Amino acid sequence: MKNGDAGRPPGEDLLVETRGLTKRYGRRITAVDNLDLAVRRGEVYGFLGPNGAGKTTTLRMLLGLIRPSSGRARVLGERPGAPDGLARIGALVESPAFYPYLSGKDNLRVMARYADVPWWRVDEALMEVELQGRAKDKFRKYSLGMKQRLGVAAALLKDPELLILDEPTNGLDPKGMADMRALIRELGSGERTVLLSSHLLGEVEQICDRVGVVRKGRLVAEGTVAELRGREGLLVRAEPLEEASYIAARLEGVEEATVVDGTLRLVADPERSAEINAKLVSAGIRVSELRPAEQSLEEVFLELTGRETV
Ligand SMILES: Nc1ncnc2c1ncn2[C@@H]1O[C@H](COP(=O)(O)OP(=O)(O)OP(=O)(O)O)[C@@H](O)[C@H]1O
Repeated sequence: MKNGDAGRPPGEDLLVETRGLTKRYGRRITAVDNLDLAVRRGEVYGFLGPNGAGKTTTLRMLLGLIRPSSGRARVLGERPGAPDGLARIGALVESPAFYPYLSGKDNLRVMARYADVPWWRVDEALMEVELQGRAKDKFRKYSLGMKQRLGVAAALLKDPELLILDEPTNGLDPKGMADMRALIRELGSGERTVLLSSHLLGEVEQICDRVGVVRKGRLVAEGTVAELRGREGLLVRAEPLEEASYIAARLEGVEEATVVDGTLRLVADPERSAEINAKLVSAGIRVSELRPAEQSLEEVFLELTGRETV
């Protein structure tokens, strides 16, 4: 690779890049299998997969906590675990050990001192996770959601370019989950890049710009939520169905017409629905329903992950 002109090392617009990343445990377990991952600067990337798919193992490799069996990874242009890279990454992969009898703020002060972070970052990080009002309460009095937010604040102390969060809503109640989702959206809205893992589709669907779906250690799909959902379409209930299909297939703007389960599925721009309806009706077809039909991300996910439990 050649050096870039912008003063940044090459490849810096891909904050995370892996090639053939693999982690085996013994002969029988391949936790991560030939993974090619690319996380772009400024995006919120959702690493989505069922339990045991290899998400945590991947994140641990990216942080240099474990070594890959083969393949390579660059994080912020550095090899995983390199001090220069780590100084620009904040991570919440294992729950950090907080002192139960210290306040949230004092816990962060201790960490800031260890990490050689200026003291004023403690207040900023507390504000970012909206814990400033409870900063002086002892950690043990915090709800699970607050504890998790303090973990995020700890990851933010270095004001990192890249924030890596492993299942950040795990174990939280619905309100705690919603708060955490809102927080992640906020954290990822500016320059900062966020890589988060999740086994919950709804979660990545709501927060992420792009999603990588992992199954049994392999990346089975990658793209925006809209791309993963696939092409836009229309669902039509009409009589007689075969005739409707024949006519629809010949209409301008209809790419494909298929009869599925007693309905007609059209690959077409939903904005043309009124026009398609009018043409079918004028051809003598009785149309009882015509609406946009999107494959839900859940259907896509179940297809990709082989209908394992999520
Ligand atoms: N240290 C280890 N020794 C042996 N097998 C391991 C080890 N760590 C992980 N595995 C196995 O590797 C696979 C992937 O695990 P990993 O924890 O990365 O998955 P995950 O997608 O993060 O799932 P979860 O959300 O349940 O943590 C699993 O089958 C797991 O049992």
